[in-house]
Amino acid sequence: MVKVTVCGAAGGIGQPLSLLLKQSELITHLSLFDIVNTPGVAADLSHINTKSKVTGYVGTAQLEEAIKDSAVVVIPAGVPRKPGMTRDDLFNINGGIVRDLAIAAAKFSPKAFICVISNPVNSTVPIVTEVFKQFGVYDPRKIFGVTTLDIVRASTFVSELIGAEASQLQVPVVGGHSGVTIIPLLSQVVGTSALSEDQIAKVTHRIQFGGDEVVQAKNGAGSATLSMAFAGARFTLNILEAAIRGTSGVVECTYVHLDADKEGAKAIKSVVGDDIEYFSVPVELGINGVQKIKPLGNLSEYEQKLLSEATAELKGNIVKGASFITEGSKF
Ligand SMILES: NC(=O)c1ccc[n+]([C@@H]2O[C@H](COP(=O)([O-])OP(=O)(O)OC[C@H]3O[C@@H](n4cnc5c(N)ncnc54)[C@H](O)[C@@H]3O)[C@@H](O)[C@H]2O)c1
Ligand SMILES: O=C(O)C[C@H](O)C(=O)O
Repeated sequence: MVKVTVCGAAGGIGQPLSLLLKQSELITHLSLFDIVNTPGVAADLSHINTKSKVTGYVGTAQLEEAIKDSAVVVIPAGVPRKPGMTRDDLFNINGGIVRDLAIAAAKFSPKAFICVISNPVNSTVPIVTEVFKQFGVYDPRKIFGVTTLDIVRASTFVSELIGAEASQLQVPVVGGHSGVTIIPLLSQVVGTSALSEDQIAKVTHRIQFGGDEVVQAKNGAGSATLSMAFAGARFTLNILEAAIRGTSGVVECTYVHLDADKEGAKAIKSVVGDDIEYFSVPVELGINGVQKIKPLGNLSEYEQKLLSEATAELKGNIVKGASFITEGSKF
């Protein structure tokens, strides 16, 4: 049985993400959890003639049944931004939501891969880590911040500039998932050497603040949902591809605790500093999640500057998330 649970499944991301996951032959049970509307979403999706059984659960009383024995728990639950807000402004409300879902996952699905979409990702991932530590079930190879949308955006925006096929263009994006903590490594992309410094700076800024573009265009009706569902499905299916089907060489940039591969992390820390605990890095996925953290590769002078601008904010976000648990509730 391969059960995938989506927490926040009735939401703007949750519904299209569940639709995309329903198309996968790798999933046998799609479990949809939310505090509202999941019976309807589940009934609707269950009529699609693909492999997985679909079940819907609504409200905290049904969370155990929803989440137990999952291979993957995907978390797009929580509140999205409105114009003028930062992702960090969502911390108080989303931090509590992610904490409670992490507690349920630690109790009822301690071996699951946890894919965190809820913002602020830089802080919500440390929240999940600290909850799993308190329950004695922590495995850093299995907890991921989903930063795939940054990579998807980078491929789209850069391909528009250099005339490449967007779906084929791999652009590594490392660091975190908010503004200046998002670091696209454009110097590693074939075809970008023809771009001027100004073009590089402008497209870098567009990738870093791509989320704001959508928030402003939606004008109070939320943030990216459809592109995030696409990115979240790609990431979830890549995890399953490596873990269930045993496909080797699946690489994604994702935000992880660097303890997930201490050996691989040495090369990362030599570039970003010893005191950074979490970073979005190129990860080779395997049957246990993170198999190998790959090096960042060569950084241009401009990318070094972006890195130094990112680290202070990222460290603050990490401490804020971790201490929400370590200095807050004990379970
Ligand atoms: N990682 C990324 O790249 C990325 C991209 C886009 C959005 N996001 C984040 O994803 C989150 C969700 O965005 P959205 O647009 O889908 O929001 P939304 O409001 O449309 O949907 C969120 C859903 O979560 C549900 N929910 C609230 N509390 C819950 C709980 N305790 N348990 C289960 N479900 C709960 C709500 O009922 C709702 O259905 C936001 O925090 C947003 O910032 C992250
Ligand atoms: O911008 C947001 O708040 C949502 C998401 O993190 C995004 O990058 O689109």
